[in-house]
Amino acid sequence: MSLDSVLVIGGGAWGTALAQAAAMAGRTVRLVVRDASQVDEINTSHTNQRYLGEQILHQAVSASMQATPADIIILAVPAQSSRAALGALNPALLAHRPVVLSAKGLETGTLDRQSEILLDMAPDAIPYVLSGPSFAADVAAGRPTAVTLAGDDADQTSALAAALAGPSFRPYASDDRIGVEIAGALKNVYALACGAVDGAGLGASARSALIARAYAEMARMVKAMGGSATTLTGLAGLGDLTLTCTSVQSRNYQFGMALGRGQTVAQIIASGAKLAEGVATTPVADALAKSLDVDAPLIAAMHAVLSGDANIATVVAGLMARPLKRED
Ligand SMILES: NC(=O)C1=CN([C@@H]2O[C@H](COP(=O)(O)OP(=O)(O)OC[C@H]3O[C@@H](n4cnc5c(N)ncnc54)[C@H](OP(=O)(O)O)[C@@H]3O)[C@@H](O)[C@H]2O)C=CC1
Ligand SMILES: O=C(CO)COP(=O)(O)O
Repeated sequence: MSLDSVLVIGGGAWGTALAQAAAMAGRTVRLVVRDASQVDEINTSHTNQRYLGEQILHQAVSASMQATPADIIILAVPAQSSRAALGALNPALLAHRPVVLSAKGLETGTLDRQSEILLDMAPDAIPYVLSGPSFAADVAAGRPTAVTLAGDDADQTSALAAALAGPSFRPYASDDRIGVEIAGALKNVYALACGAVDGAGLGASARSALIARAYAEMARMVKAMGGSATTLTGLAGLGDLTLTCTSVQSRNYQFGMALGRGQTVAQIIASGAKLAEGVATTPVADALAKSLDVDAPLIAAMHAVLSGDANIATVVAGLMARPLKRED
């Protein structure tokens, strides 16, 4: 199967960065955006100022408002918009095509992972999940980045990874779609929590304890959902967890910091906060944990803070007062 052309759905920070990475890998890329002036800007100035500032985009990236046939489809809209974005596409574009899912989140209401949404909307599509420590600005600027690309067929996944790999973008192939998706979604919940710990001034020791216990919790969730805990030792797990839990560049971490400083969710959103996927994913993750009978006190605590049922001090006191146990 030819893997020359790429269609990226979603001209935000991540869609544009992935378009840039694919172009640097030698692919011809069409970026589908919703705004005519954004089409003009990308095609004439080769920038996407709103999402990537002054970053110059590769000549092989062009934009349009219409989706056109391509060998590889990359979906790069927020997790809660994936179903609508897929629904707006001609199903023939997706049938028997590799569709790379790059959103990191679980769907409100259905509790679906991104690949479950895809298979619901386009049962003939071939799902792949891309995740890992990768800020859009870094990828677009050509700074070295490594990610995980998970798919069901090992040979086809390796071929797709090779088609997307460039001098500064290195996808590692995996066969654990579930583990990669859960890791990508949950790290945003923990990034909110780490931001909150830092915003509340609880100290670097608390934040590191949180990251370590988050890793253990994430492993329980991945295993309960049928993924492999080993996946978490890699880029999509440890790599992205540490990146987003320790970097002010992360929008989820920033949102958490504002919570830790005492702002409410409504106040943070009203102040113009950027997309923080963990806010929508946290209640979904809590519901999933409860339905699977997984012990997930950190997700539950974050849910309580986001819903306004508890403040940071109360949930931290509750976590510290849990019965002592052996480390697992
Ligand atoms: N930014 C990053 O560093 C990374 C982001 N991700 C993930 O990528 C996903 C997208 O994030 P990101 O690009 O940063 O978000 P942004 O907020 O930067 O951009 C979102 C984009 O999605 C578009 N969009 C929203 N709804 C729809 C829809 N229904 N149909 C078509 N397009 C739509 C928006 O269009 P419009 O501009 O017209 O509103 C916008 O272009 C998230 O799940 C995030 O976790 C993953 C790794 C890195
Ligand atoms: O997923 C990301 C980096 O890997 C981006 O994180 P934020 O969405 O928190 O900015």
